[in-house]
Amino acid sequence: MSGHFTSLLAAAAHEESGERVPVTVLTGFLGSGKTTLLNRLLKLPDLQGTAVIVNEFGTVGIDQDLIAQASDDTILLPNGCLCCALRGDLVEALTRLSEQDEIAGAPLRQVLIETSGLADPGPILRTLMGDPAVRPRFAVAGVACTVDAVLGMGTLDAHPESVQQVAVADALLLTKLDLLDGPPAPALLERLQSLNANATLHLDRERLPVALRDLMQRQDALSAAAAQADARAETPFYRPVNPAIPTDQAPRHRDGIASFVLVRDEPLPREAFFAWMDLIVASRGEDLLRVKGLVHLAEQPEQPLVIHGVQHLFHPPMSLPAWPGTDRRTRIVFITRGLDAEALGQTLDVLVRRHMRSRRSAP
Ligand SMILES: Nc1nc2c(ncn2[C@@H]2O[C@H](COP(=O)(O)OP(=O)(O)OP(=O)(O)O)[C@@H](O)[C@H]2O)c(=O)[nH]1
Repeated sequence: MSGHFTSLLAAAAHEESGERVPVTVLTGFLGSGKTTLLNRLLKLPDLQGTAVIVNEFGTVGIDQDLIAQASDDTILLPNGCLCCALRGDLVEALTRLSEQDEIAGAPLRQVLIETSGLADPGPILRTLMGDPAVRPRFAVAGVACTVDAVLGMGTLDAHPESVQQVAVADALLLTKLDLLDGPPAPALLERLQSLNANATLHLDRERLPVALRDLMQRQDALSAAAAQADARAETPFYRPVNPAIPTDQAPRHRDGIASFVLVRDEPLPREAFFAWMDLIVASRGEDLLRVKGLVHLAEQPEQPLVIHGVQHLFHPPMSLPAWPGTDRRTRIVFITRGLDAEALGQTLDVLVRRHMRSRRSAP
């Protein structure tokens, strides 16, 4: 066996198996209300042990001054956006945090990264999942994205970064609803749904900070990914995540981004599954905006494998000690650009059948 996915598994065996600190990424286009939300979040109770890393685009760090409760535990990364110029600094900041291991006297419990409004969060997620200094200590808890209820549609039209931000989010937090006379425009809600039907949409302004805190405090990022797959997949085979839309019309936006869940009833042979993952990561890694799910491997029927990846990079696959519920099917959520869901599933089936045949014909 070879390939990125397979080698990750080998690496995982050597990495610390200790608890990893959940990291939540707060993204959203310029001016969409990230800092405002962060300020409101920091007023909530039950955030001891939270480190906040703020990044902004520009030469002078202003956001830190705007964050009312900024302290030594807030690490500002000025001079450019986290996803490109400052990628090294993110690693440095996280390494420092992990060495420090406590925040104002409380053990380090969680990290929130507020990205620059211009950042594509993909590279940040890849750093979190792929950097050897970061990966053993931190795990992605989730991605929250603020969307301006007034300007959101125009922003999505004009700025591909904003499309990426929405596409990879677990939670979409609609801001500035108070500036509207009525409810948010159905066209905006449909666009968000078509870009990312997986994400939870939060429309209650009062509850946005709590929604963000809930995302940050999901106990285990990986089982949260699994739970999401769990909630979305109800039918055998695969289906688009929006059940109202027939399978052959999986939500596919003009941006080419689609999300769907691949479901398999039968346990998958490890070798065939890994070969399939290696194949799609190698051939279409660029287009895998996010992949997360639970896999029922034939060789370990009681311990589901959790997979969680962004483009070419995956968290080292981890096995849960037991199934989180009664549903033991393989369920994988894909958020992709231009990937054919059916072809993806068929490729897996071909590899499984080939594996079965070779097992039968083995002496
Ligand atoms: N009325 C209203 N104004 C808001 C809301 N959220 C943010 N704002 C305002 O929108 C402007 C931008 O908000 P910020 O929180 O700075 O946005 P940001 O996403 O952090 O912006 P960048 O750091 O530039 O990416 C500020 O003037 C806020 O006061 C909201 O829910 N309602």
